[in-house]
Amino acid sequence: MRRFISTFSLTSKQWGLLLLLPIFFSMSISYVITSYIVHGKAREVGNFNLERLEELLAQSESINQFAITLKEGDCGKLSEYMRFKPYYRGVILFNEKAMYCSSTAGDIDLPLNSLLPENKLADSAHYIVPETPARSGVPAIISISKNVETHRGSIVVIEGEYFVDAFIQPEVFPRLVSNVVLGLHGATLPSVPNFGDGEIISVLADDKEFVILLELSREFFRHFFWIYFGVSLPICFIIVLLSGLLFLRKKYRHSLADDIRSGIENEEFFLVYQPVICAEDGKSKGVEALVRWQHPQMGLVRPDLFIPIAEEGKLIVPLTNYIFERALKDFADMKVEPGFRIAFNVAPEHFTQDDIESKFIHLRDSLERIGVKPLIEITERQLLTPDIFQCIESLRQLGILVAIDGFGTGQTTLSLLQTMPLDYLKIDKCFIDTIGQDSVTSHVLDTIIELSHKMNYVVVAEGVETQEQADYLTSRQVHFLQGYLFAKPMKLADLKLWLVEHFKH
Ligand SMILES: Nc1nc2c(ncn2[C@@H]2O[C@H](COP(=O)(O)O[C@H]3[C@@H](O)[C@H](n4cnc5c(=O)[nH]c(N)nc54)O[C@@H]3COP(=O)(O)O)[C@@H](O)[C@H]2O)c(=O)[nH]1
Repeated sequence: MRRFISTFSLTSKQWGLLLLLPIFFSMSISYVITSYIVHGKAREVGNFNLERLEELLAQSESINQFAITLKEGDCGKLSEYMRFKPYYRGVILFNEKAMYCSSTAGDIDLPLNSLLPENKLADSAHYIVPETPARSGVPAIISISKNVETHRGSIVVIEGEYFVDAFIQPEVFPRLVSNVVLGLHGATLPSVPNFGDGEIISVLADDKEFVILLELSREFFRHFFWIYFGVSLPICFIIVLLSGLLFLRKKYRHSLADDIRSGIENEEFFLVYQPVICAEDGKSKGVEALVRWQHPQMGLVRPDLFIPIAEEGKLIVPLTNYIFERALKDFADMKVEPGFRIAFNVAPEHFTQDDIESKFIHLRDSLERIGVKPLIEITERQLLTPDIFQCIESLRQLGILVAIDGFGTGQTTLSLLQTMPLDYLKIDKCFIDTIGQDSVTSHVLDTIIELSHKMNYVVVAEGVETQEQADYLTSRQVHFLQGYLFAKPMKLADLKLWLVEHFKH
């Protein structure tokens, strides 16, 4: 993870954006989800209550059916009939002259326009009226039925306020709806709606007659908004952070690839050399060339950071060619023991160049002039294909030594090793680290060494840090040792001094 994070550095603005974006997304998502849920719930409540109203109106129809059949002197029967009908304020009977019977007041004599303009009594319809003769100032829903032949009719009065007050809402806290208004033909119930500043949604009955207006409670919205915000924030935070980091990492890798390209042109790369020691006599028989990058802004950049980017960005070939040239320059005036070897790390991709043979002949001949033999360490991060095997074989025929580097960590299997044309096998540090431990991997080390001997490979152990490791490897006839126990990778000037010192003994 540290390595991942260290592959880019963010400005405080970018970090700020990475932290603010999840909050913004989470708030937007929570707002949309809460709105969706609150609206859905409010519609559910509205529809449910419209259905209740429809039922009341359907019952009104049957009350009207009963009432319309009563004779003018049967007012008492009407009171009896309406006794156990709780949602209804009462029923009024009328003829062409007046309203003459009320289920609550008995015989009455009220003008026909006591509830509505007279002509409206001609319709069989529903209305909201601001008051009734029985309860002045208290609105009601009325349902009219009239026999056009006899001119007699009945009006069922439904308790309007009771209906709205008993408006059923889900058992939630806080309440979903802070205000409810029933509307019909321009009249409302209550007569003067008392809406606050909450959002109002309308739910229309299926027959488009009644409409219910619901004012959503702000508390309910806030309550669920903060719940969704609490849940979505960590998720948004993780998603935005990861995608932001991946985006920036990609951008960074792109710009780093550009920097590698210009770094090669500006000769920002240089080599350090780590001696390789012969296990038998303790003498240095060569060095491994390891690239370093002095980036103009970032300072010294580690190869395990930029090599994979160079490999991804198809820059490893020009970089390796640059390294060869750089080593030739470094060693041009060096005096070394005959047969001294310089090992280079070469990615399999390098062998895809058209003029690969002439490039290696040039390297071989230039080094041979100063008594040095090149050794190519093939890094096995990528799969070694049969084509690459072919190239390895051609290299060996040119007299160039070939090693497989970091054996056991990449894609090369033990069985593949049996068919591979090789001179050296370099055992990875992770196997050397197991020396002295009774682990499964420590047995793998012995197997690799045994197999290498059988295949007549020269065995090199890398990452040797302790005398115990060196002794163990020497006892197992490992030919060459490389590691901090002997020397760390060093700049050319230090190597020159080290070699002088080393060969004195
Ligand atoms: N294609 C190329 N790859 C290259 C080149 N130069 C380096 N590399 C690859 O980068 C990786 C890291 O390399 P580096 O940081 O240089 O580390 C090397 C040694 O310093 C380190 N080492 C050697 N001895 C010890 C030790 O005793 N302890 C310890 N902790 N580290 C040690 O090991 C690295 C050598 O690795 P290898 O090449 O596998 O022998 C690394 O994968 C390099 O291959 C390049 O020019 N081209």
